[in-house]
Order: sequence, then structure tokens, then C-alpha cells
Amino acid sequence: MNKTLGSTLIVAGTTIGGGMLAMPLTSAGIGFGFTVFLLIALWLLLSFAALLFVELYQNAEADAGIGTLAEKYYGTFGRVLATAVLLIFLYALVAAYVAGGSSLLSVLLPTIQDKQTTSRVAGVLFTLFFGSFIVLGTSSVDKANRILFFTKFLFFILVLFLLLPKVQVDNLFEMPIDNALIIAASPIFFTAFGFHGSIPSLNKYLDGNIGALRISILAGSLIPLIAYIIWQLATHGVLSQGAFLEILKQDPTLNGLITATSAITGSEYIGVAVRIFSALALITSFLGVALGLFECLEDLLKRVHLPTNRISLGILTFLPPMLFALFYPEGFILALGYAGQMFAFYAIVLPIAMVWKLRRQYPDLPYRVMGGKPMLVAVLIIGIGIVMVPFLVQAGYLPGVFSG
Ligand SMILES: N[C@@H](Cc1ccccc1)C(=O)O
Repeated sequence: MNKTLGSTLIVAGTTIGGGMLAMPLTSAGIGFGFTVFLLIALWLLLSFAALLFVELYQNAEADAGIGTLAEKYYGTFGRVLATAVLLIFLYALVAAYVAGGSSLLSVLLPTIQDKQTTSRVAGVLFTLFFGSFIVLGTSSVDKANRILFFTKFLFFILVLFLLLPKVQVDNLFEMPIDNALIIAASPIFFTAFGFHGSIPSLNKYLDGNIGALRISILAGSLIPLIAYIIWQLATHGVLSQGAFLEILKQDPTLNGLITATSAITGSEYIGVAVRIFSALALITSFLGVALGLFECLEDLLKRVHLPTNRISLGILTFLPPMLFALFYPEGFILALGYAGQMFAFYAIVLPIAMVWKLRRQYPDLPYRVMGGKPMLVAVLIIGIGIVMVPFLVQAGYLPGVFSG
């Protein structure tokens, strides 16, 4: 029981992160009502996908990673594809956190040459400082994370406490300025519900107890759903659509969100609280995800018998995201969009492909996610749709989330 509760909190804790900050930016043009619809739809989608992993683990070693599962059903090709997608996903996510972190940090630095250079310097400082915790080792990450996580939680409550009384009900009835924005926003919202990389370690922790794993997944993802709905209620309710979009046009970064909250509420104080909360959310996500990337690279290098040490692994982990942030200082939403695309493949397309074979090979396993083949096909189509979104935005078939 205790372990189930612990696992539920791990799911909730992994899920609620930097992705949440992108939500108000992404849904600025969508309006609250449709945003709630999108949140519930994606929550259902991601819970379904997570339960597919539970189904898969009935027939796997408790400590099998997802690469191992992919190899079991699709051979070496499966393993290579799963590992490559996971790596690109983690890189994109870390890149998003660095870009977001640098835009928050740059405001605290004196201007160096111009705004862009300052933001670049901030990106390097952010990566060097927080990256060093990863290089030092998991226990230093654990210690830093506990304090940061707790503070983040307190600041979330404080931010809600400050924003909710300022909600204007009219703002909540805004309609999408363009319906296609709902689709364009889906990869970013999708990533915000992600925790699926932790399923293998939870399964190990719960000694392969599928029932307990299922409960922790359902309860653990319900907590973020509720938190996100309240967060969107607070931000959409406070920021009027027109004014918010206008500010985002000038500054399409996390700073834009903070400028908008201070300007619209007229309170410097609220802006500071949102800034501290945002920084904490980004840092905790950065630490968790970068640790995952670091270990994934370590595994990979060991597998191909290359020598590893923590410094070279650190460079391999942090140099690409840092370069991204140097070239795209405003790349927070951009990188999250690509991360969502990779994640839709990893968390939806891949498990469906594996469960499809599993059900054929072992028709009598005790646990099977509801819906049968029609459900698998329907979810697969949605998953592939989300993978396509960033391509369609780039090709001009869908609006970018900031166009307004
Ligand atoms: N949900 C996390 C991102 C994430 C996705 C998948 C796995 C782990 C983390 C966030 O909001 O930042």
C-alpha cells in the first residue's frame, strides 16, 4: 500500500513539470473551455497508453527497459528505433528546459551587449550550474530535488492563491481564435502529461505487481489533470485573451507570460511569484529529465563498449541542448513541440505496435486494456496525428500556436 502511494506520487511528480508552463502560452488563443476539453482528452489518451505498458509488463521481466521490450517484439530494429526516439525526445525536452530557463534567468543578469546575447549567456550559466548536479551524481540530484520540489509545491499554492481571486469570469468564456490551434497545441499539452519513461522503474519498485501499478498510474495522472485545470483556470481567468496575445507577440517566451501577469494584474509581486514558481518547475524537470538522458547515454555507450566517464557523458548530455538554446533563445515552445512529437511515437505508436503482437502471441493473459482492436486502431491514428502536427505547422497547413 505504501509503495502504491509512493508510486502514485512519483507519477504525479514526474508529470507536473516545465511542460505545464507552456500551457498558458500555447492555449492563449484557444480559450479556457476548449483547453479543458483538450486536457481531458489528452489525459484519457495518455492513461490508456500507460495502461498498455502495464499490459506489456505481464509478459516481461520486472526490470526490462523499453528498449528491451521493443527488442522482444521487433528485434534489433525495434531496439534501435526505440532508443533513438527516446534519445531525441530527451534531448528536445532538455533543450526546451534550457531555453525556458535562460529566458527566465536573463532578466536577472545585467544586459550583456543586447537582449539576445544576455539570453545566450544565461543559457550557458543555467546549463553549467544545474548540469553539474547531474555530473556529480544521482544523490546530489536527489538532495537538490527534494528541497526544490517542496518549494515548488508551496509556490504553486501561493501563485494560485494570488491569481484565483483576480479571475474574471468573462475571460473564461473566450472562444478559440482559430479552431486549428487546438490541434496545433496538442503535442505540447501531450508532453505535459508525460511520465511514461518512469513506468519500467515503477514496475521494478512494485515487484511486478500489475494491480498496484495500474492504480498508481490512474491516480498519479489524475492529480496533474486537476492541477492543470486549476492552473489554466487561474491563467486564462486572469489574462484577457486580446491583451495576452498582444504581449506574447512581442515576447513569445516565459518572460512574456510573466510580463503579461504583472501587467494585467497590475501587481509586480504576482509577477515575481510566477517567476519563482516557473524557475522551480523548470529546474526540477531539468534535473529529472537530464538525469534520464545522462543514464540513457551511459547505457548506450556501455552497450557498444565505449569507455565512459562522468565528464565526457556530461558534455554529451548538455552540449547539444545548450547549442540549441544558443541558436534559438526563444525556443522553449519550439523544442517542446518536437519533444511532443517524439513522445507521441514513444508513448503511443510503440506500445500499440507491441501490444498488437503480444495479444496475438498470448491471447490468454489476465489483464487486457479495454476497447479491443478498434480502440487500438483509433488511438494509433490519434498518436500518428500528433506526430505529424509539428510537420504540418512547419509546412503551413496548421497555424503556429502564437499566431494571433
Ligand atoms: N511531463 C513533463 C515532461 C515529461 C514527459 C515525459 C517523461 C518525463 C517528463 C513536463 O511537463 O515537463
